[in-house]
Amino acid sequence: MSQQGPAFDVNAMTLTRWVLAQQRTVPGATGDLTQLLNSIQTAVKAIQSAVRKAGIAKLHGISGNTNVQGEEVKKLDVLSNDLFINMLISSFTTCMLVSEENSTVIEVETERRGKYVVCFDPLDGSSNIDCLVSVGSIFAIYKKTSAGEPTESDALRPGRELVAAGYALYGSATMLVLAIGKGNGVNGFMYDPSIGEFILTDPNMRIPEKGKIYSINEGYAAEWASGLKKYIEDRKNPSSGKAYGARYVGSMVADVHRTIKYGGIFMYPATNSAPNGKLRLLYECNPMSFIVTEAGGLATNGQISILDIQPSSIHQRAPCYLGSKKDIEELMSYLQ
Ligand SMILES: O=P(O)(O)OC[C@H]1O[C@](O)(COP(=O)(O)O)[C@@H](O)[C@@H]1O
Ligand SMILES: [Mg+2]
Ligand SMILES: [Mg+2]
Repeated sequence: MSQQGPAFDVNAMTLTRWVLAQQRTVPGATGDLTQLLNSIQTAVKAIQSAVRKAGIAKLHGISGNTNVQGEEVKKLDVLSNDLFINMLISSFTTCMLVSEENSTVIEVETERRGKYVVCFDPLDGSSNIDCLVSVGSIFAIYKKTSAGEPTESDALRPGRELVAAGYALYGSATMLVLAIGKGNGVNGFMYDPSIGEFILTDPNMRIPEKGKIYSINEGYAAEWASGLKKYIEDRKNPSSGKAYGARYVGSMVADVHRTIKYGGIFMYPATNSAPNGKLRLLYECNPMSFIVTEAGGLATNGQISILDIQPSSIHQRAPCYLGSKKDIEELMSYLQ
């Protein structure tokens, strides 16, 4: 019997290899984006490892608390944020960061500056951690185009200007989904813990043109606009055909990933008491809308494409409806 353990296909398309191959197709590319994506990959690997151990850490009373040695143990969202910031700064490719966890922008010191601006949600769906439901990380990458010192306005850009966007889903497996540039599609890489590498498992991901699932927190239905109420009512009681299924994880990354894989529609709408909904434009709505659009779907705030919104503040919120092209078009006919 072989003593070598599980075989590794030497030609497997790892994420590192794939990103490098993409870089080689761009004449004059410096390798900075490759470096930046590698640093995010490292952060994601470290976060997935921490997420997988969180339950056991809790058993021993060491999550977000003090461990058996009496040392402070960071909560997962704090740890994830620290990992993202540290990896991004030490990649020497970024000049400004926007994190859900930091009230102001993070300016990278001059010596370690590069040309990219990264907006991120280091741990999305964090309220789901304690019950072991999927969580994720989301990131959006812009190239600084203005001259001079980086300022907040370098991050206040419409999603259309994104250079790349991606998310990591810490689900029953860990998956990293990436869209680089416009018209280049979306690719998914699954983490193989036995070799510590992401492998291309979902090349050229395409969202079905129409789905059979709607995803929304129906607990707030009383606060919805009448058009949205009617839209959901009609999905449950269609004049012809089968009713839609309802699915809502409550972690945006998981809900959007399912929507891309199976088709359908994900919504975090405006409500009477929250006219801009809940989700954040810069590091939740924009990157997810960029990816869904690159996969052939659509994303809207109910009026215009999410990707056309001109942001005015780094933590601003936007109503968010995204998914299969035909489902979004149908929804729009109810919202007009
Ligand atoms: O509980 P609600 O109101 O349905 O909100 C769920 C939404 O909130 C979020 O958890 C917000 O993300 P954070 O955990 O990063 O704050 C989304 O992932 C999810 O779509
Ligand atoms: Mg979030
Ligand atoms: Mg978060």
